[in-house]
Amino acid sequence: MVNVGIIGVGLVGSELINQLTAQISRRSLPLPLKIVALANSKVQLLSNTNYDAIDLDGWKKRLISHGVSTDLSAFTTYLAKSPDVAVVVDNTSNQDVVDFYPEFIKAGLHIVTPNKKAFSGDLGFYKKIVDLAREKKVLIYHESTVGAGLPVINTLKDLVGTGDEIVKIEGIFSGTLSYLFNSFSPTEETAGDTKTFSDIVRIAKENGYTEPDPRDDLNGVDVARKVVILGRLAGIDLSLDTLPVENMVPEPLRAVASADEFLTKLPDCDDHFDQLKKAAQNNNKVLRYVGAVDPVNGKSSVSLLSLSTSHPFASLKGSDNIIAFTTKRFPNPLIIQGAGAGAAVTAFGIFSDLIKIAERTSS
Ligand SMILES: NC(=O)C1=CN([C@@H]2O[C@H](COP(=O)(O)OP(=O)(O)OC[C@H]3O[C@@H](n4cnc5c(N)ncnc54)[C@H](OP(=O)(O)O)[C@@H]3O)[C@@H](O)[C@H]2O)C=CC1
Ligand SMILES: N[C@@H](CC=O)C(=O)O
Repeated sequence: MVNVGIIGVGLVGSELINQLTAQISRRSLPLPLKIVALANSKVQLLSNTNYDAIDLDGWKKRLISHGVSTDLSAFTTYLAKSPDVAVVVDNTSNQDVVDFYPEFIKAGLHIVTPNKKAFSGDLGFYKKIVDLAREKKVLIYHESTVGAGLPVINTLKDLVGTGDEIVKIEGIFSGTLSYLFNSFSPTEETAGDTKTFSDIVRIAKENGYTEPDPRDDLNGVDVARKVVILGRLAGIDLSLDTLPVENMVPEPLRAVASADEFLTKLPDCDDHFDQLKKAAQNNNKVLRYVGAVDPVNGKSSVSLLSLSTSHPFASLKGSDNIIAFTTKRFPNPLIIQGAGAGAAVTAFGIFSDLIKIAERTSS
């Protein structure tokens, strides 16, 4: 049995609970998992001292009516006393929760998360949690940090772990920006499609592709985090401070106070993006936002490129990501492609990490 504590029950966290509940009610889980703790930024709900599963019917109301103030120390202590294997799932994008990872690990709690911050932030912190996890024999799985549920991290770990040499990892790593440019700058003009850049950003947010604050997509930081995560797994000490990243947020909107204000003002910049699109079109090209991990030449980067319409990255659909691993064993790249954002596929990645932990800790 694996006892699960979930921190963050927003878009992705709620979908994870839905997927878990559905599999539990179908009795289709490969190994038993149960949710014994839930938290959002304000309140948390811990089950009893028998670690019975929280009744997930109407959990949102119960979290509010029976929850007590969120206290990550109490959350950790509760899970650490569990007689079974215990896992913390961090479904936030919050740095304070990340700062708590060393405490989770010291308490013997495994971690599953789609939150990119621990793996792309301060390099010393990243190395500290990796070393601590090894020492404490704690598993940290974060498949959904790159490509949502696509098997990107697992594939890279397998390539590196079996001694392959990474020559380059290149791709479209953002579901939001894939959707945005596939719609705004298509390979063939869609007759009658007159959506503006700002309209498409709004739809991407409504579809659940964007970060909680969509500026983190448009300024390139979300893709930069993914490039840093993959680079570190490939053995290079990338850092957000030194990676060249093309920020697409127009200068006048960089200082606005809130995400809402940013979205309200974005239509003012539609002409700017129209000009970029037309300049590409005049050369028979399309705009695509591309990330590259380049261990050989030391030229990792994140940039908006004009690509020929025959380029494999030009013909993606919807919110698809494409990740191409060029390695010594795969000189013709090993390619992973599919939906790279949205609650359903992200929760799938988290859920499958949970199942892997259940399998790897079952005796
Ligand atoms: N959307 C996607 O396609 C993908 C998302 N991700 C990642 O998934 C994560 C979650 O995204 P999403 O569900 O959209 O985010 P939401 O903003 O919808 O939800 C975040 C949740 O975290 C809670 N939270 C925030 N701070 C704290 C805190 N200090 N302590 C406890 N709980 C806290 C929030 O609580 P409250 O409601 O009280 O504020 C909320 O429940 C992010 O890291 C994102 O980058 C990764 C891959 C794909
Ligand atoms: N905002 C991100 C979500 C997944 O990481 C994206 O659009 O890819």
